[in-house]
Amino acid sequence: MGDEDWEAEIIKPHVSSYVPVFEKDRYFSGANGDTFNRAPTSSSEMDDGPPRRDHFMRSRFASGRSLGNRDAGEINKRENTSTMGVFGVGKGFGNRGFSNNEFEEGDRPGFWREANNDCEDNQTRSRGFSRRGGYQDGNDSEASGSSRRGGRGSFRGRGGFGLGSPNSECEQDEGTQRTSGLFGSKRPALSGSGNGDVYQSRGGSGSRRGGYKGLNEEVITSSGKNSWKSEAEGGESGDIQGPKVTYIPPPPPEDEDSIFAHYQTGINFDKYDTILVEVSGHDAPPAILTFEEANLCQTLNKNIAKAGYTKLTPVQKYSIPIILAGRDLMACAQTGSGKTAAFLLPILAHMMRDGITASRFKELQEPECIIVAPTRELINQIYLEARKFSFGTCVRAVVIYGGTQLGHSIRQIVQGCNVLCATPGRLMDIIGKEKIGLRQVKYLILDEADRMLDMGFGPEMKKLISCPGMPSKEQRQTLMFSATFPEEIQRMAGEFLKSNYLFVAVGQVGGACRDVQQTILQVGQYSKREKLVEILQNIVDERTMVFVETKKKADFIATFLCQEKISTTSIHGDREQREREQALGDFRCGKCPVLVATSVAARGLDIENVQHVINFDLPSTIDEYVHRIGRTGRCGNTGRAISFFDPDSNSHLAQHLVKVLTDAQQDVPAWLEEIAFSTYIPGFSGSTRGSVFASVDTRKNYHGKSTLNTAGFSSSQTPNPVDDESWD
Ligand SMILES: Nc1ncnc2c1ncn2[C@@H]1O[C@H](COP(=O)(O)OP(=O)(O)OP(=O)(O)O)[C@@H](O)[C@H]1O
Repeated sequence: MGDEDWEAEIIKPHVSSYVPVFEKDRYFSGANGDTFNRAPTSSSEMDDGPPRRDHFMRSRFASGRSLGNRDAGEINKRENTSTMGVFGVGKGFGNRGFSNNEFEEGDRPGFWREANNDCEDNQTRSRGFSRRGGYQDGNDSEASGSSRRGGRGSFRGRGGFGLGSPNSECEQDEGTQRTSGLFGSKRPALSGSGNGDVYQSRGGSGSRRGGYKGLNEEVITSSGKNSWKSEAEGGESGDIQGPKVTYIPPPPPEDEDSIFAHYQTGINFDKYDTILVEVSGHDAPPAILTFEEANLCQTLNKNIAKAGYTKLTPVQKYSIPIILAGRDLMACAQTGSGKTAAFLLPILAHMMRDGITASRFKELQEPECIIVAPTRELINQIYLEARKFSFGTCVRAVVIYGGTQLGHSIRQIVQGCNVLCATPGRLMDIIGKEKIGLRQVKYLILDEADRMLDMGFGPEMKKLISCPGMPSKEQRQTLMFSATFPEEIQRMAGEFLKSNYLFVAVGQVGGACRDVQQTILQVGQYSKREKLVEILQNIVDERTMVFVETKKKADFIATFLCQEKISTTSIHGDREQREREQALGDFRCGKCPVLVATSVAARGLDIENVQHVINFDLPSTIDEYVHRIGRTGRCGNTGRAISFFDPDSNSHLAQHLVKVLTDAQQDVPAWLEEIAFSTYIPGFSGSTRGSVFASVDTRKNYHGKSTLNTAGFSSSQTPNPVDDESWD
């Protein structure tokens, strides 16, 4: 297939693909290169037919020759009448694996020029027809308990779903279509697919999906354009068009052991003390050295101890007293260094001290705290942390995010809501439905704040702060956290923060975590897969995240690795929420030690024991690189990141990489330096988007003193008052 074909492919109705859990011994035991082919369904099938059951059905796994495009299409037609998905199994695709021309590897170079416009932030599909109906085992969480491993990684996402019980997500009371859950698990069905199967993933062009907005949470309109429509404006809520999303995420485990499960800090945890910290702004309160100094209430202290925290990380030492003092804060600290607790603990302390108002079953809930984050999995993780630290208190945390049934979100909220953790789209929907009032909001937290304020989510955030009832910035406390803070984003943040906000920089702003050993390999486009397999075969079962640039490629590479007998799953924005959570669960519990991901998984996810990150494709910005490699080497543990650098497409990153590597005291390959030199841009400051590596607060006059955070004394107090006028 040539380039033109790829273009055509991109604007075709979306054909989603699904990468299941592949367990090598179960699915690859045979010879002959048999394939498992899930045939596509046409968009008309979706539009015209009754709700589609997009299940893997054991009974459909006819053994035999695999389906070519034509065969698949024919079966599809037949299936249209019965509204079932089709799964042919048999020989035929061998290593080529993908039919329907979409993933056809071919010998032609065209393949690897997969258009970037299928990446997370460039949606072209109609949300209406792209939403995959049915196919939900939804509330199978109870079954999941047994499949979860002990320890933190096992439950911090919603891992280990049970398979296939019909579930309540199809509740009729919400007026939702009953679209799924009737045919049991799709996954076990795979084991019946015969030997040596290669799974071919086709979601069908009519696949319906949950709303998804912005870079990682995009909403797709029927006009095929990106849209910032809220879900209420025709999205998931189904007010205007499209079927409703019916997925109800399983509740997280309630037992104390699960709530407080955690992984161990690593050998480099104490080295955090040697990182330079800079605080800028006026009258910063002194840092604290111990949890005791924070003077938190007894229950919080108990929860901190149960969570296994004995020592503060630098960002916590500085941020906690600042937040306790009621100051606005922008904090930048390396990935995996405890930013979540840095904001949760003092806010919960405030709420405990001041008392809370939410009462159960009030129609309109008025949370005191709103936390927003860019991805569903991340906000869920933050929620679990909030639930952990507020355990045994009267503070109730609630999480709501896209891709799940709106009615479910509302039900969670009306039961009482003090801390609302939300993705922006769902938050705006719920506000639009008047289930959430903003009058009581005292704390607004933007995690991954640079992402929340960039072109993707920025408009939504602006809408949020100008919503009726939302206290002005003078009346609320606003906190922003991230590992990266480009200068232009810092400037924009001024709109959200009081002018006297404090800025905490732990280490180099935008710098990579030093506990991650970074290796950059020069690998051409066409050698990447071979190299990937070589690496993965060497590291055997160590948990590895493989980042690729597009959703299609995520499925392609995941399927390819499965063919190579490497148990792999995938996460990206074209997968249904249930699939995403299952993928994450399978990865967390080690069932699938390899997770192929787009940038949807680049930020914030805290997964135990991720030893490797492989950038199969480098991201387009250095910030994204820093976040991606930060999925390993967390909390003092060490990790490795290997990145494939293709000089043909990545040269623009060479300078940035040299800087990141140097700052993190990593070896810089000579060839990379040469490329960086040959592409040298005068005035380079480290960013594709302007100057990323703001070593200080961008407010020019707020240069602070750097301090080693071990001393625990307050760092820079700006000696001279400055004019803040540019911030008002
Ligand atoms: N003081 C502490 N002692 C022990 N463990 C901690 C401490 N603070 C945080 N952790 C743990 O460290 C891990 C990383 O924390 P967290 O996810 O908050 O990092 P982060 O800085 O937000 O990372 P990212 O930039 O990737 O979002 C978590 O498992 C968390 O529970």
